[in-house]
Amino acid sequence: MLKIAVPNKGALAEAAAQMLLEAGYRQRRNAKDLVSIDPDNGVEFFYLRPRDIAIYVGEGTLDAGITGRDLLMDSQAHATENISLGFGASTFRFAAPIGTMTSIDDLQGSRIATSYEGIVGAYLAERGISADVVRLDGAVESSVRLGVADAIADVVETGSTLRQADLEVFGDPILSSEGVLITQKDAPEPEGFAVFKRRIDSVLVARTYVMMDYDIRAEQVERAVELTPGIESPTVSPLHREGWVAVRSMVPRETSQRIMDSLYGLGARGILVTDILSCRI
Ligand SMILES: Nc1ncnc2c1ncn2[C@@H]1O[C@H](COP(=O)(O)OP(=O)(O)OP(=O)(O)O)[C@@H](O)[C@H]1O
Ligand SMILES: O=P(O)(O)OC[C@H]1O[C@H](OP(=O)(O)OP(=O)(O)O)[C@H](O)[C@@H]1O
Ligand SMILES: [Mg+2]
Repeated sequence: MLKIAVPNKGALAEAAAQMLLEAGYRQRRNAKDLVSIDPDNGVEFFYLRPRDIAIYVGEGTLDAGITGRDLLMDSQAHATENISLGFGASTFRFAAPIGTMTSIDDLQGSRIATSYEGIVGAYLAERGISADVVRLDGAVESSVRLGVADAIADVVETGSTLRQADLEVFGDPILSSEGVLITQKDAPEPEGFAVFKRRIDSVLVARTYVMMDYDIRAEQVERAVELTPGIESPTVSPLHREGWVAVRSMVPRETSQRIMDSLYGLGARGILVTDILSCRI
């Protein structure tokens, strides 16, 4: 049975479970469950701390897992990113009290608090900056005010925690993170993983695209399908009304309203957009 690690709590847990549900997998009923088995699909899910997931996958005790790119990098585990999952986006940045630091050179000789020692250590070493890295478990933003650090390196999503602590970011972002599906590095693909990956890919496509249907005069169809080329090729069918055709095509959700405006301008009518529940491309 394919063994998959899923975040048990934290910022990635809910979105990961939702994605697995949409991919047709049974998920745990109780937030305290450690394991759940989906015998019909041949998958066993292990609910683990997201920080630990890369370790299990890197060791090969679990076949694949969902975690954050930052946590994967920090772990230095023998695991690799397979697909970006489009949720749990964040940046990882240095921050210091407002007006005190403007570039990473200001970190020379300072104390930097973080929960991500691996990332920060590697980043500083690459740039020849020597600083004391103070490892904290969380609420890192309070460390400067409380006197154990001069700067921090932490996950920033909205920036509201930094503002609360009178800190500001400086320097380039250390990295951009999001939820990722990981597998063991340099290892053969686990049995059954291809189907699992295809299902996750399908959820991403179903979320990114919508189905668009419209009617248009035959002489305008070439211009219309330039706006809606689809993934393979749009379906064009004859209509009972002479001189008109019906077109069906997948379009990116994000630009669908603009595409509808342009199609309407070309004379298309009966333009309908529907969600894609599931797919295999
Ligand atoms: N607002 C956020 N706060 C923390 N982590 C976030 C946020 N948005 C996305 N993430 C991502 O979630 C992962 C961290 O999850 P994790 O469960 O370890 O921390 P958490 O959500 O802070 O939970 P906890 O504080 O309970 O440990 C990282 O990959 C991080 O980039
Ligand atoms: O930019 P923001 O939207 O404010 O989000 C980022 C903050 O949220 C997380 O903390 P969390 O609430 O998980 O607490 P923790 O530090 O104890 O993990 C993270 O560690 C940052 O502190
Ligand atoms: Mg946290």
